[in-house]
Amino acid sequence: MSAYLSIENVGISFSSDKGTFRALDDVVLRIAKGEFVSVIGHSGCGKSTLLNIVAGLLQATEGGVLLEGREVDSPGPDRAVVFQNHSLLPWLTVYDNVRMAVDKVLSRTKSKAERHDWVLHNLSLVRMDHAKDKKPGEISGGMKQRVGIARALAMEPKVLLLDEPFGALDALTRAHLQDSLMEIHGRLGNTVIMITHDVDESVLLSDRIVMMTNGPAARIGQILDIDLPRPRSRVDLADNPHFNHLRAEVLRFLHGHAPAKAA
Ligand SMILES: Nc1ncnc2c1ncn2[C@@H]1O[C@H](COP(=O)(O)OP(=O)(O)OP(=O)(O)O)[C@@H](O)[C@H]1O
Repeated sequence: MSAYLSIENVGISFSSDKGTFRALDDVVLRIAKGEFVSVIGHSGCGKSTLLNIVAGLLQATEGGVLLEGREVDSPGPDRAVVFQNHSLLPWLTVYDNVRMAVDKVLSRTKSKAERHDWVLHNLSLVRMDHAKDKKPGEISGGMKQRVGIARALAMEPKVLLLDEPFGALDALTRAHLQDSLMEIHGRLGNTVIMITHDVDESVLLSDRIVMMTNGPAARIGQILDIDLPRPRSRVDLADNPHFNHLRAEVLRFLHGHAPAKAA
């Protein structure tokens, strides 16, 4: 069976006046439909670079990415990206931020009334329908991130690409959004690649954790299967020995690949 999303022997080098920097080398990853994959690794190892190649925002120097057998060579609505720093348009309301994306992607397949309902539905998925008329400047960071996720989900992407989506949030908001994302993934079965620095987050949410070696020329060092049954509860998992074993595996990998200066 061929993979839904294949990252095939991806390497990338950046050229500058100081020379060539080899960021990624021979990255191979095949992801099934509906799978939730996290990518973890030390700062600067190339996680965002990898996500940007899948998003079509960067071109691999070697190898490539296939989605349902078709090569990805530019950004497209089949791959929605949510960045750490929400990218809402400040002059539009919450509703209009989502509506704009929906109009762009779904105007051929949904009527005006259907698009309206669809925006409200997606805002309710992240529990933001009550704030639909607010501007980004009037809501908290966590709420903005929710709207960013609603906007991505509303585009019905084949793949959701999350680049440290909760990185800038306080611990409680973060936990809350992780639970929402887990519930949405459980309900909709999205295919997700999420970059994170948070070991607990990666174990809680993922089907597999991809652990990257340090750059230059970073590669996949190890892939860990997270075979914890779903639905998962953070409270129940807190003293689950298998959860703690998986968590320790990731910590061991990261410790074993500590950047030279920090070791
Ligand atoms: N356009 C570019 N030109 C030159 N070097 C780049 C470019 N983009 C990224 N790099 C380098 O490639 C490496 C990987 O960067 P990347 O942002 O992908 O790392 P990361 O793992 O996402 O880091 P972090 O966890 O800190 O966000 C870094 O050494 C970075 O300096």
